Amino acid sequence: MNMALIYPMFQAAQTRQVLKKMDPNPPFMNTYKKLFNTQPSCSCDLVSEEECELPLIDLSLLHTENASRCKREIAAASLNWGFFQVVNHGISTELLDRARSEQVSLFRQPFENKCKDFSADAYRWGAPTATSLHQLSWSEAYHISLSQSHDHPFKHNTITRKTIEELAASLSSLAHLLARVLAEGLGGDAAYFEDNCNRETCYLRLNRYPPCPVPGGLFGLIPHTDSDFLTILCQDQVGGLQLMKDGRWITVKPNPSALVVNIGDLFQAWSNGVYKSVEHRVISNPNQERFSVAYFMCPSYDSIIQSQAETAIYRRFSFREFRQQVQEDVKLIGYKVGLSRFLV
Ligand SMILES: O=C(O)CCC(=O)C(=O)O
Ligand SMILES: [Fe+2]
Repeated sequence: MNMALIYPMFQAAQTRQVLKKMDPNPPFMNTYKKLFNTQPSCSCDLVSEEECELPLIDLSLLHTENASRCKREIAAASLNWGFFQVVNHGISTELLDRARSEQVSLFRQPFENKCKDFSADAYRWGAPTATSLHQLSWSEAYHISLSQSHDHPFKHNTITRKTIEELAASLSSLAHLLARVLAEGLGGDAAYFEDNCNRETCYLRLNRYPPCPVPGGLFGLIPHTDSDFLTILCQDQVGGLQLMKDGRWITVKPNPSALVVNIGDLFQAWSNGVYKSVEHRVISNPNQERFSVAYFMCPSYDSIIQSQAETAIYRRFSFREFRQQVQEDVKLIGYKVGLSRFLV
């Protein structure tokens, strides 16, 4: 006998259960119940006074007589802001749109399906070690190693390896182009990046920031610097990315035709502090979900990061050492200390 025909209440409960099963959102509220009960709202200061447009670099100028000016602008933005945006970057809109729509379907699946890929190397959400609301990131992500030896992380999913590979290949060319320009700007050895970073050593991260119902909001991603040479970010229209400039948080105005580039810790060390790895964060949105894709240009674990300057600020270290130190700090003290651990 169909109980739902007789008992409307039973039907409502069944419907609720089915809806819950189809819910794409991670169970933030339930999992962090204790934190929400003890802290009525986040003490994190989410306010940013200003919205800014990042320095905008037109990369098509690299093929004109204005190439040197364009290169100088890239170096200047990396020194003054640690962030800039690029247009005419050579990555087709068709590819970016396709990747976005596959990313959206991937994340729109029921949470239960995404959990099948749950591991530090694939699907992740929230913050496993959060003991306070300001350590919680209201987001979920697929972290994808581009090494061929890794299993495809989407065993249970719809996004195609083809799209991931195409996107990674295009972003890799762009990252190498930018790294060359930045190395030349310092009079450094541009071949270093060809020798140490290849597509096997880099990562892609697909991010989704679900709408956040917590009054006053939370971090979508807690403040951090990136542990790589440089990051290329493709964000949607929703906005929420903020960066630290002159001691204040500034909101980055989304630009649909631009990709955002930021300097990571390794470039700061390699450039002896000339290019800045700037703290950034994402602020949750109460009503809209947000998507972004980040490409992290990393070297192989054995690569040595060392500045060519006469008086180096940082001691030489391998990427393996850097990562291990970051992981150890996060585990033992709850946050990343980063480059200051490697000062001479
Ligand atoms: O989603 C964003 O805007 C920023 C992502 C980010 O900072 C990261 O993945 O490291
Ligand atoms: Fe980041």
